[in-house]
Amino acid sequence: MGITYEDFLDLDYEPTDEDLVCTFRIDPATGMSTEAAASRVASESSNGTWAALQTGADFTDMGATTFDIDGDLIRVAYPAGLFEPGNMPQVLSCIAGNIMGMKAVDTIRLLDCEWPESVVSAYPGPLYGSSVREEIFGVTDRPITATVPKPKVGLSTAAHAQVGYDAWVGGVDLLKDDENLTDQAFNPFSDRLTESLSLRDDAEDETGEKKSYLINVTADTQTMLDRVDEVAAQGGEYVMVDIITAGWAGLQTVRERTEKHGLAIHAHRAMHAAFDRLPAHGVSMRVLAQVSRLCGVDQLHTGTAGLGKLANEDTVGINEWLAGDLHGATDVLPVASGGLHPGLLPDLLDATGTNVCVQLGGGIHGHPDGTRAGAVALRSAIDAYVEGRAITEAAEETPELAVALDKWGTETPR
Ligand SMILES: O=C(COP(=O)(O)O)[C@H](O)[C@H](O)COP(=O)(O)O
Ligand SMILES: [Mg+2]
Repeated sequence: MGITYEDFLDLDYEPTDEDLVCTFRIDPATGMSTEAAASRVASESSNGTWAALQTGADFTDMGATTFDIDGDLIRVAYPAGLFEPGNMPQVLSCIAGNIMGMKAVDTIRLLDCEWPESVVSAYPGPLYGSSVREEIFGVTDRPITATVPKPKVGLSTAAHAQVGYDAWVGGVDLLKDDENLTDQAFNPFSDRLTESLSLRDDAEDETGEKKSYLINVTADTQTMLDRVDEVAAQGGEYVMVDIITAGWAGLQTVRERTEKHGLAIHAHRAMHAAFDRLPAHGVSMRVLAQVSRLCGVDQLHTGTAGLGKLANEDTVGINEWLAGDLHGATDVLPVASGGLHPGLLPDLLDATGTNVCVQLGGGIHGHPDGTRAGAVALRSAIDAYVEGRAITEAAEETPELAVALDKWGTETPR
């Protein structure tokens, strides 16, 4: 018995319910047919290599099969037994591993995955998903809101917490750390946690509303676990993880620990664009979102449907996937963020619906009258949208919103 890469192409194969099916777009190398490149994709991502191999009796065939070729799109079926249950790094070392650099293709993009129950059931999925709105904030009819203090880093602990307080009392639900704020000398993690939660309590007393804090625990895995424990001990409800830079292994370990404490996970996706920005190559945000859901994040940045400051791909399609059925797994609350301001909200919420978290940094703190006024403007725009009123109408009663609309209009920033 032996295997060569040709064994990995079978256009008559029909995937079973147990197979993980991946869709790739490929651009074969010069002189390489699509069929030859497609069979090499299935080979290298499962159990093959460039050379023909001899196999003996002590061998379980875990080979993948390219079973469909449609122009530059190929579909590959992977047997569930190829995958260690619950080990996301191992899954990605197959379906997004060596093949990303193989010379048989000039470019290759993992576009989408169909996850079988046998694979999904080994992952925890989110603890809360979009039910954070109701479970943490008691809100059912409107998007929840978050704000990230700007400048991103450099504010002292007291100044950072004060920005949170101003935003909370202005009507925002969540203070959020920026992706590159963790435990620096100008604003140490433990001090920030304590001072922010203290002001959160004050803001709750003042407003009568539930408020919370997305503190960034991103670090080496052991430090993340220590920080998760600290957040729980201090009475937080969430931790934030930079899931791409921290890595899937770290996220999976954090997810086990947050389960013990009943904490929710806010997933920031900084560095995702290294995988998904160039359309011909890499791993799509859709797949990164799928992996995030399996690993168990409750909230995930998925872009602004093209309205904000950052390049986006298919926010609406990804959000629909995050809300859709996945063998009973909990959904994920999408977070729209990046260059948003109140004037963009109606178009944003028309595109995404209201089961989202809306995050504004510059769109609150850049308000001419400061953070609290910016927060009032955001909340007024959100409430108006939910009530079915035009934000221009709400601006007649809420001068803070009128000032924001006057400053930014409905323009997309760059
Ligand atoms: O700090 C911000 C937004 O700040 P601002 O509101 O001032 O633009 C977030 O890091 C980006 O939204 C990340 O991008 P994405 O959400 O696309 O992952
Ligand atoms: Mg940021």
